Amino acid sequence: MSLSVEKLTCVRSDHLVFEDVSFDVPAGEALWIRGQNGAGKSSLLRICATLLKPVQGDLKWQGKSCFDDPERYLNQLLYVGHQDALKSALTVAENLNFWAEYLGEGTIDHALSEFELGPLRETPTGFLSAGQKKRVNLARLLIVKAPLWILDEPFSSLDQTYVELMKNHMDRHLEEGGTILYSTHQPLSLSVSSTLDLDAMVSQ
Ligand SMILES: Nc1ncnc2c1ncn2[C@@H]1O[C@H](COP(=O)(O)OP(=O)(O)OP(=O)(O)O)[C@@H](O)[C@H]1O
Repeated sequence: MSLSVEKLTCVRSDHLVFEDVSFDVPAGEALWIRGQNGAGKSSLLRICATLLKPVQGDLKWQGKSCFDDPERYLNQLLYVGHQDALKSALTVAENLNFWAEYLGEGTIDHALSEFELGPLRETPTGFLSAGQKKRVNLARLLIVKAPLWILDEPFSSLDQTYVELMKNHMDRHLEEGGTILYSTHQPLSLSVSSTLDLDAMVSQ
């Protein structure tokens, strides 16, 4: 369950964001993508989720190009970005049930309980605070059970208790053989994590 990135180059609106970025993330390991504002962390994560095309380079899952068979690859990942994947008029339970039926397995009860969302289960997500919305978005990870987690600032809006809780879920995912790519401005240590510093690859 390994992800390999080979010589990726990203251009946005004629601006070279980074070039020749390569890395491997084996099963059971995480890669922390760090860098200053505008370094290209979100762009790199969006490329890895096939939401953005690189101008050059390849992305391989289990040794095969993700661009050759995108459907196979997309079944293996869940991307949690800055924007909510929630319908604001639907309740927390209705939103999570959608994900359970669309891509998940089993019920939503475990995810609700792990992210302490039980008391909010019948609340429309439009009424939630930023941190509560974030917890609903992250709870999808426990419902979909994809081996590859792509997380753009998973700790933003969370208070320290939930930062710890999320970190524990990430560590557990790695122990179970999962793979994680994540960005954060908050220094923290996962059990098995290496670092890619995009500042070294930014075009000034
Ligand atoms: N939709 C877009 N169209 C054009 N340029 C964009 C777009 N989104 C981002 N960019 C540019 O691409 C560069 C990298 O942006 P990106 O969001 O990937 O950085 P980042 O490292 O995630 O930043 P931050 O830490 O602020 O979240 C920036 O110069 C930004 O202005």
